[in-house]
Order: sequence, then C-alpha cells, then structure tokens
Amino acid sequence: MSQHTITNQNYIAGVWTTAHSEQTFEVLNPANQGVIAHVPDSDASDASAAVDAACQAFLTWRFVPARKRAQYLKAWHALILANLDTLAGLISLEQGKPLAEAKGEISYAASYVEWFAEQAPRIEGDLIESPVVGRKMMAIKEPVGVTAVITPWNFPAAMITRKIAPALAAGCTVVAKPAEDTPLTSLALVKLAEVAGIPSGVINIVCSSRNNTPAMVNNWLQDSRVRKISFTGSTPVGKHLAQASAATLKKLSLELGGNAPFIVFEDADLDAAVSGLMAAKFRNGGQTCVCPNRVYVQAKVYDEFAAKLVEKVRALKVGPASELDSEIGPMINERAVDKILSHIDDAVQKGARVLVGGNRVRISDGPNYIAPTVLGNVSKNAVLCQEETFGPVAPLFCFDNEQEVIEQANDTPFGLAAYFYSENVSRIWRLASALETGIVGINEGAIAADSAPFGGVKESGYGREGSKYGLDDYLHIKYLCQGNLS
Ligand SMILES: NC(=O)c1ccc[n+]([C@@H]2O[C@H](COP(=O)([O-])OP(=O)(O)OC[C@H]3O[C@@H](n4cnc5c(N)ncnc54)[C@H](O)[C@@H]3O)[C@@H](O)[C@H]2O)c1
Ligand SMILES: O=C[C@H](O)CS(=O)(=O)O
Repeated sequence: MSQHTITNQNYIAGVWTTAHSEQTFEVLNPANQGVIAHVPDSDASDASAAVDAACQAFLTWRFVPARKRAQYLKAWHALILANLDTLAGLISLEQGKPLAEAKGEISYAASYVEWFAEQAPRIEGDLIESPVVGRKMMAIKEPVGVTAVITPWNFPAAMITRKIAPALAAGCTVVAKPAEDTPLTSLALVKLAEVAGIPSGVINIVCSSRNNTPAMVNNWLQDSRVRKISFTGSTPVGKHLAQASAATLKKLSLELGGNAPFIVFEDADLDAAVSGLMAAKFRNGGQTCVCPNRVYVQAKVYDEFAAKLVEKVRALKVGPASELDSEIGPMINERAVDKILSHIDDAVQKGARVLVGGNRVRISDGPNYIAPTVLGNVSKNAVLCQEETFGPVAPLFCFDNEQEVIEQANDTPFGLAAYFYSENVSRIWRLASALETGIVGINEGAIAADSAPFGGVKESGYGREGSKYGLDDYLHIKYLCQGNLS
C-alpha cells in the first residue's frame, strides 16, 4: 500500500484537515507493529466543529429528494467497488485480515450502500381514517437528524457503511469516529464519498486515540444537537454511551458484544456442522461479534465431531495478510492476545484438554499470532462461558439432552447470535424459538447479509442494521392532524 493512497486527515465541512491541536497518533500494522501512518488525535473542539458542519448540512440534506440521495449512494457504491483492491489492502494492512477475507468485507460493505440506495425512495407514511368529519390524519417519517457513528476495529469497512448508508438514505447527516486501531479504511471510504459528490458536511469524520476518545466523544454525548448515536463495539462501552447520553435522550442503536453458542445435536449432519463451525468460528481469526464462543456437542457424536474438527483446524494456515494463503492473521493487538491466552489457561486449569493449538505462534513478522485452538471437555465454570474470547479458540462442551443445552446456551448476559445443527424439523422449530438471541443460524454458519436484520437482545444491544428494518433507526414518525375542513 503506497503512502499516496492513504488518507490520514479528519474530514469536516468538506475540508480534509488536521486536529486543532495538531496532535497525531500512530496506526500500527498488527502483523509486525510497523507504523503505517499518523492520523489526527482529535479533541472536543474537533468534535464540536464536526457537529457544527453536520447541523448546517442537515438543513438542506434532509430536503434533498430521496431519489437524489439514492443517486449519491449509488455513485459511492460504484466507487467502493472500483477501488475494492486498494480498500481491501488497507484492511489487511491495518487490521491484519487475510486479503481474501478483506476483499469479501469490501463487497459486504458496498452491499449495505447499495441496499440503502434502494431503500431510500421507499420511505413511506400512512393516511389514517379520521374518527370525525372534517379532519385529515396522516403519519409521515422524518430523519432523526445529526447522527454520531462510532465503530469497532474488526470490520473497518462494513461497520461504518452499515451506519452511514442508512443514515444518509433517511436524510440524516453524520459525525463519525472510527476505531483508533483501524481508521484508514474508514477515511478512505469517506474520501470516496466526497468523490461521489456527497455534499460537504453530510459526512464528517474525526479520529482520536484510545486516550483522547472518551473526552472527544463525550462532546457528542452532551451536545443536544446530536440526536442519535449508532454504536458498534463492546457491551461495556455501549452501556457507558447509553448512560452518558441519557441527559439529552438521544435515539440509540447499540450493536454490542456476543457469546454465541454453537450446538451440534446427535441427529446433525456432522460434516455440515464442522464446515459451519469452521466458517463461523475462524472467520477474521475468530474476531467477529457473531463467532461461536461455546461449542456444545451431544454425547453420542462428541468424539466423532471433535476428531473431524481437530483435523480441519490443524490444517489452517497462520500468517500475515502479505502471504496470500494465510487463513488466520495476527490478532489486532497485545491486549487481545493476552485475553485469548488467559481464556485458554483458565479453561485448562479447570480441566479442559488442548486438542490442537493453545499457544502463541512465533512468526518472523511479529508477536500477535495465536495458533487455531480446539479445547475439549471444557467446564461450564470456564471464564469464556461469560466473556467473549474474540480469538481462534473453539471450546467443546459435551451435553446429554435438549433441555440441558438450551439452558446452558441461554445462560449468558449476551444475546446476539446462536447456531445449531439438527436434521429434526420439530427440534429445529423448538430451538429457533427457545434460543435468546437476535440471530439464529440453523444448519448454517455464514449468516451475514445486507438484506438481513442484524442485531441482538439482552446485553448485546438493540436496534437492527441492514434489511428493510435498517432505516427505522434513523427515522422518527410525525403524526399530522388537520381539522376545520369542510
Ligand atoms: N454487534 C455487532 O454488530 C458488533 C460488530 C463488531 C464488533 N462488535 C463488538 O465490538 C467489540 C470489539 O470491538 P472494539 O474492541 O473496537 O470495541 P470497543 O467497544 O473497545 O470500541 C468500539 C468503538 O468505541 C470507541 N470507544 C471506546 N471507548 C470509548 C468511550 N469511553 N467513549 C466513546 N467511545 C469509546 C472505540 O474507540 C471504538 O471506536 C466486541 O465486543 C465485539 O463483539 C459488535
Ligand atoms: O463482528 C461483527 C460483524 O457484524 C460480523 S458480520 O460480518 O456482520 O457477520
């Protein structure tokens, strides 16, 4: 990735600029800790300038005809696809994602822009039957207003387009803050939005370091002009944002952490279940919110399933994205590696067996590699049952009956995704109803799609992204009642 293709400034009111303080922070390559770029380390003054710009732009953007807004989004979509390889290279560089997966993420990110370009002209209201003569009643939908978009590092393209696209389609304007580990992809996407002709101030993006982010974002939380927050990230931060923004009662979309159960019944197609788990668990090195965090296998097929899984996991290639056959890249940073190793150590201390992996992998490039791991006979008291591991670790639990495994699967504060494999139709409908999650994969491990309502329940948050429901979070309903009509 050559330096000239890297955009490394804030974008406020249509101007690429440094932070007011002129301060910057480093963006590191997780594969080798090399410095990729320096980006602005913004503070409250930059945050406020972004809101000023978004407020000014909202006065006109909200009245741009939906079809025109759709045309801007279609132009952006086309530019994203035309720059797919460059954008994928940025993801691999700053997040470590294997290049093939990074290309898939750019296509996925672009699909949300296309989806909401198609949804924009379909925002409709209702005419309501009046209970009395001489009165007309209707419900119309209007954009919520200036929206703060805060995104995680693990999908630096898809998570930001999954928010900016519906916001713009609805007529909202945006102030965005990408994750400090992976700002470059988001900045490049906003650069393409500028090239697409999206007017100044409609999208504003500011970067801030891990240390400066709380104070910088707090400016948005306290600013009553910011009417909505769309956040994707960890549950603790989501809870903080909800509490800290309560004073100005903002509309919230919270896409938070998960602890997905993956259940294999004795009547499952075991080869399909192994393939489904490989797809769901080891995607992005296990660093996705919908990765199975607990794998429950019914006693009768436990040994056979474990053997099949270990054979597949042992074959996974670990390496940097610069090696095109890498399947498991580096973890995002040292903190992530420490957490994953602590989960493995805790499970082993409580009786689990390492069937494959279980350790760091020293690769010339750097220290952040973990061997793809399968743990056997994991205890229900293992920390990973209550905490998201966010790494390439598949812990196996053995269970006897359906009621037992439903109770174990639901025994978590989280409720984002769950998966199960069974060929029994009646069992499929029982499990689909009993599992306390927003997403259920049934004999399927790959559930992501722009047309699907993505989101969780319990402490995995609320709101839905994508699908025909995805616009609702950026609109509110206004009731009009006209009387004195003859
Ligand atoms: N539900 C989903 O769709 C989804 C998608 C991706 C990731 N996630 C979750 O995100 C987490 C991993 O991503 P992460 O490590 O970037 O999460 P994180 O919560 O640490 O950070 C997410 C974003 O919040 C910002 N942030 C952190 N502390 C903040 C504060 N005090 N005030 C304001 N902003 C703050 C970060 O800079 C980043 O931009 C995991 O829990 C994963 O499950 C959920
Ligand atoms: O990690 C979070 C992403 O939302 C996962 S997905 O790509 O949308 O399935």
